[in-house]
Amino acid sequence: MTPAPALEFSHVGFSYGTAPTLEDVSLRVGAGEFWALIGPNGGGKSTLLKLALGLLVSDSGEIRIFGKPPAEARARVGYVPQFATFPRDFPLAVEQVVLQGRLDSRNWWHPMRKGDHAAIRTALDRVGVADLVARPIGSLSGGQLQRVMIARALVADPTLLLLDEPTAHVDTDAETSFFDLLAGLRNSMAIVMVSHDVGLVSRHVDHIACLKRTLVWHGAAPLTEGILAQLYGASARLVDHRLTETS
Ligand SMILES: Nc1ncnc2c1ncn2[C@@H]1O[C@H](COP(=O)(O)OP(=O)(O)OP(=O)(O)O)[C@@H](O)[C@H]1O
Repeated sequence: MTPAPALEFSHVGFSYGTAPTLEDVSLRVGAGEFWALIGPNGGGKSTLLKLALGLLVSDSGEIRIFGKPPAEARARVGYVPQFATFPRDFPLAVEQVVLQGRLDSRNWWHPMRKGDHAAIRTALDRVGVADLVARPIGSLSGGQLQRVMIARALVADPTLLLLDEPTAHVDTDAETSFFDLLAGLRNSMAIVMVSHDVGLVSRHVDHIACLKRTLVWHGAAPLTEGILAQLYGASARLVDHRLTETS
């Protein structure tokens, strides 16, 4: 029997109010595939991830994660949110932040249980920052924090990893090692990553989906400038590895 896709949207529609945010979105992400989800601000990328996580419920169409509705598949999905930041004096250590990925119904301040320490250590090891385990979360650099947030998503052993703009606040070197990290993970899970850096993701992912309320295009990377113009308007072009607007 063919295995169920990691993520499948079939003719999905969603609206926060009266105007549609997503319309007739159909997408199929196979197990072990690495996808980037790109599109203009407000195009619906974060909304699509929230639907996949079961945090929002679609108005029409069907969403399946490994063949199940999102609410039933939650344990198989790891999520790295957009813009994770902590004040310098935030009173949690890295270990406690990663623990949140295992809590589900347990609250933030629940004491560690058997197996938690080992699982946290393994997740931090996978992303190369095991030495940070006892550090206050607010003392980390942007790149270190990004890895810790991925460890938090990995600690429950997901088979689908969703990331919302994970490279927004890191420098070019950190971006490169970040993609090396994801390349190492993709043997064991499907990855869908929201990004605004079209050139960068084009070089690293194997599929791209372009979202602007509906799916304007999806297919194998890299993207052509014609598709970019359709997505962002005629003024969009690729320069170096960044998408820029020309005036
Ligand atoms: N909770 C909400 N209530 C009402 N409208 C919302 C809500 N969240 C998002 N929207 C609207 O839905 C649309 C899609 O937003 P979404 O955050 O999914 O876009 P995005 O593609 O992730 O944008 P960006 O690239 O700017 O992060 C936008 O018009 C946004 O203002």
